[in-house]
Order: sequence, then structure tokens, then C-alpha cells
Amino acid sequence: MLDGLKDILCFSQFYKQRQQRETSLTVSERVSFKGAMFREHVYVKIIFIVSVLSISLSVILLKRIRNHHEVISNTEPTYFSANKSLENQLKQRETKILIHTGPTDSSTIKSLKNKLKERETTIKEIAEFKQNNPGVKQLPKVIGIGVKKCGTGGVISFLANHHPLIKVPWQVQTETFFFGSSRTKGGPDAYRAFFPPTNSMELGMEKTPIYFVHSDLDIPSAIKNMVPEAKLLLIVCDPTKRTFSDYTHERVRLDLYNDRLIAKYNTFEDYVNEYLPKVQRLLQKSQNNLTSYQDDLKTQNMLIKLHSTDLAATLISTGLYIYHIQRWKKLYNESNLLIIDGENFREDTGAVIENIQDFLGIPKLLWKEDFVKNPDTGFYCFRKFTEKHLNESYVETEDELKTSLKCLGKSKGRTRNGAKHASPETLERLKQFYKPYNEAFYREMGQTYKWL
Ligand SMILES: Nc1ncnc2c1ncn2[C@@H]1O[C@H](COP(=O)(O)OS(=O)(=O)O)[C@@H](OP(=O)(O)O)[C@H]1O
Repeated sequence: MLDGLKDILCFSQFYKQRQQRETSLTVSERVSFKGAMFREHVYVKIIFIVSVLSISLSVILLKRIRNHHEVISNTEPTYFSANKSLENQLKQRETKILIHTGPTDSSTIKSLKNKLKERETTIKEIAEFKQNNPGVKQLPKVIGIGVKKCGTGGVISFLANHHPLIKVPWQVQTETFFFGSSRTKGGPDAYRAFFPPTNSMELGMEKTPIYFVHSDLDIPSAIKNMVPEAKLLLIVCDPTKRTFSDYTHERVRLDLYNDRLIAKYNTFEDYVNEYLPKVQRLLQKSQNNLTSYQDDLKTQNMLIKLHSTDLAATLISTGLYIYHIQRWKKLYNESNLLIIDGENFREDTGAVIENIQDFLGIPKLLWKEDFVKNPDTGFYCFRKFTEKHLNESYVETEDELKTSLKCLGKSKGRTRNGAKHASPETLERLKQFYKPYNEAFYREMGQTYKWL
């Protein structure tokens, strides 16, 4: 600081001396003196401009290199990793470059090449079979029963869009709302009418997430009676995150359709402040300490009835899986009901999709390698794995990657991965509320999920 002040003083002294010198000169001396001063002034300016330019250039270059590293580390095309030497060579290029180092050992490459060939052969066979067997209207073979906001849309979209054997009723956007509604009056014909024709290889599929929790009409029995052979998919997820996702979803619906369900609650905190104590009171009233969750039919029925008595409460009560699962477990077991962890589906989409194909008994045509994270959202999207991705160092730009991704629509991914946030205190309150119910659910399923 002191040194800086001294510098300023020295400068002003220098200019004073310069002025004094200038006035004591003759006219010709003054002209050459001025010329010298002008040249000095120009040199100083040039040096200044060059310094500013080189500092700015260094900053821009540093920023580019940092962005480039971020993209490479944020993008996780399953088993690929960044190749640093190639990365250095390509640093000069304009767009962000992604380098994926594929498998290097020849036996892995060979087996993947064979797998790819087999896949293409199976796809061709399916297409040929389809040509000769266009199919007939049938009841579905797969039904997604919930849970709302746990990833039900992702599961059905990835399967229906990319597996040639899964056929869905697009005209109702995958959800038929058939069971538990007046539509059931139309019987099997009305249900069948939703689905496109399917041949003996293809599976009709729908998902209606509220089946899991909705209606005092017995939906599990209704499904079992009408489509006894159907396999069910249930995705459960962290109930705290689910509640916030559901609230956010309903707020969007309010804007879109003026759906008044939670119109009064402008913030999630307002909603939880009013509804958590309400649901807790209802539970206290109905729960009987002498019975287990499994035998507590009074509470099971009370929770189902909320759909007709206080729909807003279901944003919280839907996450009490230990009660809802009881009705399904009486009629379904692991051979016809697959329970998927929605958190797992988000974090390892391809692995879950592989499991689902095994469970449904269809050829495994969608693999872990076909799912790549979108660098912008952090969610997995579909990008068909092909032989070019097997090259030792497959290179593409970030733009090429993004345009090749088939992601879910904009209505997915509102709250997870950070787009919208709830206050940590409110989330903690919900977490504590759900804790004993989650623990009971883990015991019942014989599995520990990551929600506690
Ligand atoms: N790959 C991928 N891309 C985008 N979103 C994904 C993905 N996998 C899971 N999810 C999560 O799915 C949540 C929506 O769940 P659902 O499809 O069951 O919602 S709905 O009941 O059909 O409205 C959605 O919840 P929000 O984040 O609250 O929107 C997502 O977090």
C-alpha cells in the first residue's frame, strides 16, 4: 500500500519536472522534446494494450480448458473413461470434445461385437415375424401400477420407444386409468380397445401410477380377475423426495389446467405445515397398536379412502408403502410382481432396464451400454450402442453426443438433480415421519433401500 502511494507521488513529481523542463527550452528544442515524449507515450500505450490482450487471452484459454475437463468428468457413458493424451492434442478445437476409451482387451471387444451381431439378427427376426403376424387386439401383458413420481414414465418410455416387442396405447399417453374408474364397466372389451394389435411375441403394456394407492374398489383383485397372466411393475422411491416431486407436479398442473388440488399452498413448506399434522392425526386415530402394519386393515382402508375424501393428503400418504403393498402381496409374488427401486433406476437406468427385460421374459435388446448421461441434466438417456463405440478411442463433440441422446420429456426431472428445491428443514421433517414406515417396508421386502 505504502509502496503504491510512493509510486503515485514519484509519477506526479516526474510530470512536474517534465513541465518545468519543457518551459525552459527553446522552440526547436521544445518540438524535438515533444516528439520524444509522443513516441514514449505511444510505446507505453502499445505495451499496455499488448499486456491487456495477453491477460484476456490467458483467461479465455484457462476457462476453455476448465469447461472441457468438466464435460469429460460429468459425462459418464457407462464404462468409458477420458483419454488424457488425446484430450491434450484436441484442446485447440472449438467445441467441447468427449473422448471415450472403450474396452482394450481383445476378448471383451470380440464378445461385444458378437453380442451386437446377435442383437441385430434378433431385431431382424422380430421384424420379419411381425410382417407375417400383424397381431390382434389383446389385453395387456404388462401393467405398471405405480408409484406416481418414482420413474414410471421413464420405464415405460425407454421400453416402448426402444424395445420392438413392447406396445403401448399411445392415444392415452400410456395411462389408461381403467381400473378403479367407471371405465371398468365396459369390461375386458373396453380395456382391450386401448391397446394396439399385438402378435404372440409382442407384449401390450400400460402404466397407471395411481393403481397402487387408489380407490376403495379393490384394484388388485380387479386386475387379477381380468388379466390373470399380466406381470406387474412397481417402482418405489424415497417417499420424502416423492412428496416434493408430487407437490411440484401438482403446482404445474394448477398452472396448466387450473387443477385446484393444492392451489392454497404456494410453497411446499405451507403444504407440509398443514398436511403433515393432518395425516399424522388420521394415522393416530386409525392405527391400533395391537395389530401389525400387515393386519391393520383399518389404516389400509383409511389411506385408500383419502383419494375420495381429501385428495391433497395423498401427496403424503402415497409414500406409506408398507400399508399399500399389503393388498398386492396377497395376490402377487416375485414371479408376477417386480419391485424396482426408483433411486436405483435414476442412478443406473440401463441395469434396471436389463432386469425388467429378464423379468418379462423378452430378449434383452436394451443394454446398460445403451444408456448415457445427459451432461446438461445428469439424467440417463437412450443412445443405442453400436460398433463405432467399440473403437479404442471413440471421439465426439458434446453437441454430437447431445443430439444423439433420446431423453425423457421436459415434464421429467423437475425436482431431482437440482432443478427445484425444498427447504432442508421441511425435508427432514418428512424424513423423520416416514422413517418407521420405511423401516417396516424394508423388513417386509427383505431389502434395504437407500432412503433412511
Ligand atoms: N432418465 C430420467 N430422466 C428424467 N427423469 C427421470 C429419469 N429417471 C428417473 N426420473 C425421475 O422420474 C420422475 C418422474 O416420475 P414418473 O415418471 O413416475 O412421474 S409420473 O407419475 O408419471 O408423473 C422425475 O421426477 P422429478 O425430478 O420430480 O420430475 C425424475 O426425477
